[in-house]
Parts: sequence; structure tokens; C-alpha cells
Amino acid sequence: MSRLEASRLRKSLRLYLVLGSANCKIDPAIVVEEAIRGGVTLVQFREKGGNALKGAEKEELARRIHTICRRFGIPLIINDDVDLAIAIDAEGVHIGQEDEPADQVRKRIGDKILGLSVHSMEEAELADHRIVDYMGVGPIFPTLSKDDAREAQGPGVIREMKLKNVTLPIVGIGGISMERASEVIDAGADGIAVISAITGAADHGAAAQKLVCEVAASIERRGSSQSHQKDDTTK
Ligand SMILES: Cc1ncc(COP(=O)(O)OP(=O)(O)O)c(N)n1
Ligand SMILES: Cc1nc(C(=O)O)sc1CCOP(=O)(O)O
Ligand SMILES: [Mg+2]
Repeated sequence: MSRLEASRLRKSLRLYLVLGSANCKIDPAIVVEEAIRGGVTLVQFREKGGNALKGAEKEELARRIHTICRRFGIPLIINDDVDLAIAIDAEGVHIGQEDEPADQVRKRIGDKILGLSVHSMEEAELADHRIVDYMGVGPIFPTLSKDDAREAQGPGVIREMKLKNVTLPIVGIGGISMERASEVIDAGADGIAVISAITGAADHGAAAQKLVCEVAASIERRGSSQSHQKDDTTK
């Protein structure tokens, strides 16, 4: 699967699982399979931290995760490592503001999906629609899963982007739990990206299922309240 049209991509962003071996007590490939069975719509392989796998071991794990994603028709995004994404023919790459510049990455990956992290309205305005497919906006809430995370911003940062007509698909990330998922969608996000809400759960599939239901219900509510608002203005 290559660059998706925006509406398909928005659906794929609904429940985005980000993970690497540092986040999992068991084989990450098993976590991925359980979470996909529960309802995860997109997966990112993010192999980071002190004991992160490198070289052939990292590639082997990425390939095993990719095989599972393919079996279920779920796109796999590789965090930071453009060479790995190309080597295993993953569906996309996610980069941050401090990573390889988006225009260079786009030249290397052709029509694979490209995600960019943004932390503010200013960064969102600089994201080039011709190059980037979606934005990961965060951290929305405090997170323990990223050592160098910036200060939590709250869902208001997404609301501001939507009010100012930022049109690129948006996924919120950082500290998003079952209880707080709806706040992120209500602010205007197309979906949520999570590590610990799924990898830290006793039952990965059940956690994914609850989260995806919460996201779908919040999107549904948002849609009907928008259509009521439209009706009110046309009365
Ligand atoms: C969906 C999503 N959004 C944001 C990030 C963070 O990317 P980055 O800022 O490059 O930090 P690292 O993940 O590389 O530590 C992400 N990975 N995914
Ligand atoms: C990978 C990542 N990026 C972030 C950002 O703000 O860009 S926050 C984050 C960690 C998300 O993990 P959890 O769901 O466990 O909080
Ligand atoms: Mg990065």
C-alpha cells in the first residue's frame, strides 16, 4: 500500500499502535498481532532506548512485524529509520523535527506514507502538504514512554489547528489513555497514537478493542454534533 488518499489515511489513523521491544514484556510481534485482532488500524515500529535492537536483529523483528501487519492488511510505518523502511518495503516512515528533513525523506521513499511530528501551530503551518501525509501532534498529555518528550500541551493544540484550518490528517500522541481518548478526538484529531495504553495492558487485544470503540464513538458524536450545528445555521 502506498500514499493513501486522505480519507483512507484518516481511517487508518484511528488507532495507531507505536511500539518497539523496550515497550513489550513479550515478543512485540505477538503484541502487534493481538492488538490488530482487537482493532488497531496502523502500526509503527519504533525501536528506541538503551537496549534497542540494532542491525540484523532489528531488521529481523521489523520483518516479522511486517509479515503480521500484511496478513491483516494493516500498514506498517517505520520510525526514524528510512533505510530500514526501504529495505523491508514498509508502507511508510515517521520522522520528527530533529530527524532527516521531510523533503529529503520524500525523495528517498517515493510514494510511501510519510508522517511528521509537530508540537505547535507554527510547526503545523510549516508542514508541506505536498510532502507530508499526516502529522503526529504531541505530547498531548504527560508521557513516560519518551525520554526526550516535550511539555504536554493538552488537546487544545489540536483544536487550534482545526480552527485555523490545518487540513493534513492529525493523530494525537502522548499519555493517551482509555479515559482521555475522547478528549483528543473531540478536539478534532482523526485518531490516537498510543504506546503504553496497549503495550502496558494485561490484555492487548481487549485494550485495543476498547480504545477503537471509544475513538469510533467520539468520531460519530463529533459528526452528528457538526451536522446539527449546520442544520441550526440553515434554519
Ligand atoms: C505518530 C507519532 N507521532 C509522533 C512521534 C514522535 O516522533 P519524534 O518526535 O521523531 O520522536 P521519536 O519517536 O523518534 O523518539 C512518533 N514516533 N509517532
Ligand atoms: C513516541 C512519542 N512521541 C511523542 C510526541 O510527543 O511526539 S509522545 C510519545 C510516547 C507515547 O507513548 P504513550 O502512549 O505511552 O504515552
Ligand atoms: Mg524521530
